[in-house]
Amino acid sequence: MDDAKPRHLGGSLPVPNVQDLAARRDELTLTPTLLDRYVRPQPNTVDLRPDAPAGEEQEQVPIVDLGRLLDLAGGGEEEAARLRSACEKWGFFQVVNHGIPEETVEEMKRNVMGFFALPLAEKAALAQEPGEIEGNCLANYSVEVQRVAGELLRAMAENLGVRDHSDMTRLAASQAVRMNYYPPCPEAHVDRVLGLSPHSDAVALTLLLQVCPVPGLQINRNAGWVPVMPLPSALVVNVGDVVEVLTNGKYKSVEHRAVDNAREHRMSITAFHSAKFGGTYGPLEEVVGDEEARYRTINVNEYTKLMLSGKLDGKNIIDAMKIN
Ligand SMILES: O=C(O)CCC(=O)C(=O)O
Ligand SMILES: [Fe+2]
Repeated sequence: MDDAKPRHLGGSLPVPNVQDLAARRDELTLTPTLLDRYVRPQPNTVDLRPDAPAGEEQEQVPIVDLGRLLDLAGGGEEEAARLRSACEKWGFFQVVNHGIPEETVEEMKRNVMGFFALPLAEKAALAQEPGEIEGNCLANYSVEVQRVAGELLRAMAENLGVRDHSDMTRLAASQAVRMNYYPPCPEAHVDRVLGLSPHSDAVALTLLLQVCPVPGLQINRNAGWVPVMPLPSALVVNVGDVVEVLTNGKYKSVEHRAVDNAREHRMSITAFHSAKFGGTYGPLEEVVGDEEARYRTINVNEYTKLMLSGKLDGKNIIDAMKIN
């Protein structure tokens, strides 16, 4: 199998550095052309759960305890049911007791905060050397997160009745890590600015660390937006488009977005997991069973091209994968 990364797959478009723009806003003339890219015509929906009966509390994203999930003798089954329900009904959950040493998480947070505090030129110089945030810190963190992704995919395989667990665990074979920085957004604009537009993740499984206690991540649910409250060392996990395809839509890849805060900046670290090049993505026979396959089967290289050629726009990739 040819699992080398093919060339000419595509990449990201260069855009102005938003952190720099925000820092220099007093000296810049914020012309409509400059703002147009960021300010939307409609205010961000603040109605978080339009269908909630009066007085009912906001629903919270489910929490899965990984230690318990892996403990077959003590509570594993109950936790597996929680995981199944989170994947089927939410597409999102927070994973706690994941076994990543606290010091690894805290060091990663410190380094990311330190990185974004650097002057623009120094950041640009560092960013050209992937994996080089303060020695082994990123390497330690990414290995641990990849392990957690693999363990969750194995538990999902078990839940789905997929006998060969590697049909699912191979979806954590490759990993890309991205650091997100959201500067504070002036009060006058904050209702019309999004840190990240609504999108679903085109990869298989995303594990995200909210670096700051400032909320910002919201998920689309029942036609409203539910905030994902930062828990100090939890990882936010979401089912990506690829898992939706493999499970023939049983597990949904849910749209989410990031809103800005008027006073505080916010940072997050996203680890995206996918299969290696060379294989295919398509609904798993054991999951499809007697139903019809609702998604196409495509090789990973073609899929990656599709992913990199689209912009962040709702669920455009998954729509392209659907069989009508
Ligand atoms: O920063 C966040 O909370 C969301 C990040 C995200 O959705 C992404 O990087 O795909
Ligand atoms: Fe995302």
